[in-house]
Amino acid sequence: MKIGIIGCGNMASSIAHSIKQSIGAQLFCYDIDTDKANRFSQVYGAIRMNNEIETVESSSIIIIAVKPKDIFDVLEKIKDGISEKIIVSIVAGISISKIKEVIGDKKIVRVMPNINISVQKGVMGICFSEEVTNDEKEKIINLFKSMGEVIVTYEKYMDAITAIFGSGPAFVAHFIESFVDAAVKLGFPRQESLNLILTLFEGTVVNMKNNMLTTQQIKDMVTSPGGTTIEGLVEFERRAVKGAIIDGILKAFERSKNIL
Ligand SMILES: NC(=O)C1=CN([C@@H]2O[C@H](COP(=O)(O)OP(=O)(O)OC[C@H]3O[C@@H](n4cnc5c(N)ncnc54)[C@H](O)[C@@H]3O)[C@@H](O)[C@H]2O)C=CC1
Ligand SMILES: O=C(O)[C@@H]1CCC=N1
Repeated sequence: MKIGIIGCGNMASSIAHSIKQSIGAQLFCYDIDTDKANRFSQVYGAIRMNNEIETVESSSIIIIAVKPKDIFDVLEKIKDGISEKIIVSIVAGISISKIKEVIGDKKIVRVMPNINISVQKGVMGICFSEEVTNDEKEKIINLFKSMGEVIVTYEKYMDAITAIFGSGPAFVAHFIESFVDAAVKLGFPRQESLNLILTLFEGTVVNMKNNMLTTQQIKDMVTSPGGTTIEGLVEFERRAVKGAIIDGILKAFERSKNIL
């Protein structure tokens, strides 16, 4: 499989790392920033191309991994070389119909991954334009399945997937950070606390998954009547922590709907 990547930033690196670990496809890459392209090429064994159109010509699947403000420049440059090739956009908030306005009725796939694909633990939404055949859909789904869990969905759900799963790792990191700050406030060193708190999060997740526990069951098992945990939970409720988290995710959702 020949995969071209346009834009060699954070997400492209996560994708390339995962592809290298799992399926070992031949990679071609281009970035407007030559230093970034060179580094990417060295780290992931990708062949560096001189421009966007060369990248398209060398590949059968082309992943566009630039920021939303840059995608239309890229599409303008590649539109005449696409033909029957598959364009995969991971760009947040840019719909298939917006992409078609520039390149026409081509085979287009929208994927909303998250950075956890670099450790094969991504959760990603995928939707297709009607030009993509069933065989091609299967090929793309299998490619991304090697990076984590795939939700094949309708495009109308992509903004929600962006807010929950695309942005999710940053939100989770923010919660982890609040635990670490609390540990530091209580006199523990930051690095050691971070490692232990990562085990706390991981342990809770593995416990819930292995024993099929709900969040309520975990809370019931931990919260002794008149004990310490209920003091913390009551304070979280008083400060509407859950409401603030939901509102934060809804803000990300609104932004995904109106990114440009
Ligand atoms: N970072 C994340 O966690 C996620 C990001 N996304 C989406 O992925 C896309 C990329 O995000 P990041 O990797 O975080 O951004 P980034 O800023 O790390 O990478 C973007 C790269 O595109 C390059 N670039 C800009 N214009 C270009 C052009 N005309 N031709 C070639 N390269 C060009 C930049 O030099 C840069 O290296 C964004 O559209 C974002 O919405 C989607 C899911 C998660
Ligand atoms: O913050 C962003 O816009 C991108 C999309 C999802 C994660 N990062």
